[in-house]
Amino acid sequence: MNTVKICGLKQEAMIETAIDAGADHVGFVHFPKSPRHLELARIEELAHFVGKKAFSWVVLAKPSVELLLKIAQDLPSVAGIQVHGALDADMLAQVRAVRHDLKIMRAYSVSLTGDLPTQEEMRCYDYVLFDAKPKADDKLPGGNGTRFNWEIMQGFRAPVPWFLAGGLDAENVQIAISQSGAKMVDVSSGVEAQPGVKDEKKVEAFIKAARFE
Ligand SMILES: O=C(O)c1ccccc1NCC(=O)[C@H](O)[C@H](O)COP(=O)(O)O
Repeated sequence: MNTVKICGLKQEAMIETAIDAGADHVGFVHFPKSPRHLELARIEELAHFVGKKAFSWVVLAKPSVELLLKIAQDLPSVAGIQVHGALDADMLAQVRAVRHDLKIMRAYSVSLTGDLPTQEEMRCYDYVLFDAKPKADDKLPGGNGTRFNWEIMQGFRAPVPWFLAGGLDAENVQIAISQSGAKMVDVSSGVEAQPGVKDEKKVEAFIKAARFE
């Protein structure tokens, strides 16, 4: 069964819909310019609500070390941090020293094979995720509903689990899986009625389509 992550959730009812439909991972965005932004206290509340039923991620862009450490210290229900943008080894070591079990997922923006990281680089993280490069007028570093050429992932091997993301929806996710070879997929925009507002039927349809093998 493929693994599914639903990103940008904001309310308990929609989290329940996603988990009941089979979502394995859920993501909560902390990025003030995003229509999916949540304060950290609310993210802890939602991650606590999720409990062991799914894997809860906080999604950040270019975070400071202070923000990473605050999450590691104050959000015990969160299982991982997904970071869009570079992270240096020292930052990672500081976070892991505070909470060794907190998983770190690095999100890469890609369009060509040459954008894919080396095996050595990926080994620094617990998970990696591949999303499309934002367009010049996009206001967000991720979650823009833009897809990339999934064929660049053909034959790709990673030393850690990897998610395919970017512009996925219930209609295209099976094609994306077969063209990329992904076993783990992530969606946000493709299950929304409008930016920041998830649609129950789209969430259920996506999970059903993505899990089908
Ligand atoms: O969703 C946001 O608003 C966001 C803001 C800042 C950094 C990352 C953000 N989202 C990442 C994701 O939602 C997903 O991991 C993924 O890239 C899905 O994107 P899409 O299905 O194309 O919306």
